[in-house]
Amino acid sequence: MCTAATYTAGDHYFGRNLDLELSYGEKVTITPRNFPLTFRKMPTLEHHYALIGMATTVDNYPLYFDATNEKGLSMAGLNYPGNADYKPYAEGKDNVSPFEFVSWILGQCATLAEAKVLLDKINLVKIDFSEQLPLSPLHWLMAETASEKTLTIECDRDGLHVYDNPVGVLTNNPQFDKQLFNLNNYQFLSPQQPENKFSQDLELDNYSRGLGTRGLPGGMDSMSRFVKVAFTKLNAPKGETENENVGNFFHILHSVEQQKNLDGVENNQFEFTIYSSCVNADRGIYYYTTYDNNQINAVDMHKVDLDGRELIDYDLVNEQNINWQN
Ligand SMILES: C[C@H](CCC(=O)NCCS(=O)(=O)O)[C@H]1CC[C@H]2[C@@H]3CC[C@@H]4C[C@H](O)CC[C@]4(C)[C@H]3C[C@H](O)[C@]12C
Repeated sequence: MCTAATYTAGDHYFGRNLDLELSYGEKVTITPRNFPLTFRKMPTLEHHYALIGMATTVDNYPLYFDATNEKGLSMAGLNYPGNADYKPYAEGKDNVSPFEFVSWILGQCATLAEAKVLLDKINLVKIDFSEQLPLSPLHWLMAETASEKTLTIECDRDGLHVYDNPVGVLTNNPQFDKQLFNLNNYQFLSPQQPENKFSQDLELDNYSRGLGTRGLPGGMDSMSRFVKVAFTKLNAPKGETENENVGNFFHILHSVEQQKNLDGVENNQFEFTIYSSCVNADRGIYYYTTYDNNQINAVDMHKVDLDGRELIDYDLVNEQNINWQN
């Protein structure tokens, strides 16, 4: 499972938790403007916007889990098993495989409006990267820096759905419209102490702080995480400085962090939050924490030559770095 979110406080921030039981050897990866981005059924993009994000690189091809381009358009792919349904090749459409999707859009679009033009023509074609790396069932969150708007993109059995996402969060199943509908059930949540609407015939006491949040879901499951991260994000403070806002953003994502041993999957394994990312999409800085390293690490795309032709990647810093004070 995974969680992605956006947050605006002066600048625009975008990020995700990657929750899984294994690592794909992912690295923070910069694709400069002149690295040829190839596609199975579409022409190569010889020149394109530069990208920064988390990717596994196989045969010199960056497979992005989440990324942001130099114009601040961002995308994250999240698991969507049982619903994602990719299509056969379709004549007259832009046939893009899901593993190429992030690079295809972010390589060419600066805004959601531009992305929508490409999405109108797209066919998410079922072509595996390789036998070892078949397609995974994903859906996507997309955000821009021109506004606080976000989109959710899901390719179901009945076709492609592009939803306006008024919450700016995404988790996993079920379909996005159902996740959004489910928020109707949580109107009672409040950052303030409750008033007694139970009965006027009864005196009730606010015996603890935080009673307005009683009933906020805390499960690892994707519907619980959707509600929790939406509530946390929509009530998040907005700070004055970059450090404050990056901190605020990680607090939002870490509210739905999966601790080890709580979410069992097959073969006696457990899913956990491998990394959490936070991109300042206006400035092209990719911040991240990992399960084993709570310190915030950062890679700035503008500190490398974005006109280059070769991928540039950074190993994740996974060691806990404790700041000893004596
Ligand atoms: C698994 C992850 C989602 C986290 C999650 O939700 N885990 C729940 C597992 S469970 O459902 O609970 O069991 C997703 C998120 C992004 C994905 C990569 C995207 C690029 C590339 C696309 C290719 O087509 C296949 C290989 C590829 C490297 C992908 C591998 C994997 O699919 C990634 C890491």
